[in-house]
Amino acid sequence: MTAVALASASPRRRELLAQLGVDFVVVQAPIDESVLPGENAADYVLRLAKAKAQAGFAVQAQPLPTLGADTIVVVDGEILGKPQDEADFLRMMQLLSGRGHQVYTAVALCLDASNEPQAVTVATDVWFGALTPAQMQDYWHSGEPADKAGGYGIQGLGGRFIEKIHGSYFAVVGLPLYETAALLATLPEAS
Ligand SMILES: Cc1cn([C@H]2C[C@H](O)[C@@H](COP(=O)(O)OP(=O)(O)OP(=O)(O)O)O2)c(=O)[nH]c1=O
Repeated sequence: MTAVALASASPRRRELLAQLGVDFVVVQAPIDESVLPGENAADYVLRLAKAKAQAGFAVQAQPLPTLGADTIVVVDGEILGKPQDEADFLRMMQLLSGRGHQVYTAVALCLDASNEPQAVTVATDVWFGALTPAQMQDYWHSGEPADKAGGYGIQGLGGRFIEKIHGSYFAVVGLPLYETAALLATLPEAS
């Protein structure tokens, strides 16, 4: 299979892409992750995945087809990114406790600098059980929530809070495998 680049600092995305058996290199090209005025969650996550793929493509001297992805938690239309501090995390947990929310992950593939990357967004429904204040505090102090959208990791200690999901587990962790494989399947075979 053709080698690709993954524009990501996320160890989870690396592990997930490795699960596809793809030959890849990792490139890093940070982008501005601010939400634009009036931008909704679906537009935001798609724009960021494309921007990451384009930025990662642009930093390579001899660019490979480049993947970028973005994950957000959405509750009542509000976008929850990574918690800024403990207070922000506790606010997120109170919003998520005892109910359902959505996780949106978009993945984009940039093939050249002049065309818009191909991209797809995957929405997954996730239901949390009711959390006690002590559970929230303990979870924050584990260190796990800080670098995760919505302040939790389904694949880690946060898994205990999740009653059920409807959709792609892999998308919640950060890269929808089925959709990513479909994007990569559009690449011509290396000669
Ligand atoms: C909801 C959830 C998110 N996450 C992670 C996936 C993403 O790494 C992170 C959301 O932040 P992102 O901004 O999507 O990604 P990132 O900054 O970690 O990495 P990149 O360099 O690719 O931009 O939250 C989990 O690991 N498990 C979960 O259950």
